Amino acid sequence: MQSCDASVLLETVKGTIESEQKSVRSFGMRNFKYVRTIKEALEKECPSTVSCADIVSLSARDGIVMLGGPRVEMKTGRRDSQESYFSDVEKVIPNHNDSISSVLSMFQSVGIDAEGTAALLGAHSVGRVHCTNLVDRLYPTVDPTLDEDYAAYLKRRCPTPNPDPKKVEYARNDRETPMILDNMYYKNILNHKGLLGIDEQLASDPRTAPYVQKMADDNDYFREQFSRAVVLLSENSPLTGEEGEIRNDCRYVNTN
Ligand code: HEM
Ligand SMILES: [Ca+2]
Repeated sequence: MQSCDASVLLETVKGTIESEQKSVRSFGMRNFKYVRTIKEALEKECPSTVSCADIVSLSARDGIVMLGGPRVEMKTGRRDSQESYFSDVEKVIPNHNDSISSVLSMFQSVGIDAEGTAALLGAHSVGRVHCTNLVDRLYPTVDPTLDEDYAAYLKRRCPTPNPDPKKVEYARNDRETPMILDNMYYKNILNHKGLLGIDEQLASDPRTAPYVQKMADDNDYFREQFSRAVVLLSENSPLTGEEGEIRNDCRYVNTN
């Protein structure tokens, strides 16, 4: 299966590339302009050497540190795809209302076990979810697994059942420490204050609940497991050696 190869950065080119960014699963991804800034600086310093896939991976590494998460040691040397995999995105990227079973098997297929999957979802300790991804837990009736006060808060954030996906209407993943990548997520979901169905299921499913409890109790254990799983994710079947290419511009495959 294709993986960390920067295919998501490719823009639509009539007849050859249908951008993965146009998939509904890419909803919420933004600020690709920073990849461009980084790539331009690298090309000036050291042309045709650092792949867009390595830029994405190392940006994730540095983003984790900037949010107070662990420092994850990552390899480099990934190369860039020469195609987009638009139709695979919906097959392999979990949807907001997928079941825990399907999410566990998707991660299993790239070598990440239940413990690693539980740790990766701790990323929902930062950031936000747009109302369009939340309303099916609030309307027409409130998901009974949601904490009552929390549901009332979410309804205030998302007052209508049919929000305009383009509107900036959202709720924070973690109201306690919204900008810190910590184990607060696990404390929240144990209190039934997870935003997505998958967050609630992670806390209640017997295959993942023991890890959730342990991560809620022990931030160091969470950080160790999160690091381990991010490495697995970042090393999942990359293009190496002569495979793929080093793109000149992350938005387009090379023309020569
Ligand atoms: C396992 C299944 C997962 C599902 C179904 C899922 C789903 C979602 C959804 C629907 C959003 C909200 C997007 C929006 O409305 O703007 C979101 C946000 C987010 N997810 Fe996940 N996610 C999953 C796993 C992960 C993993 C493994 C990571 C990272 C290791 C991650 C990191 C994030 C972050 C950081 C945000 C906040 C983004 C922002 O603030 O714009 N998620 N996720
Ligand atoms: Ca947090």
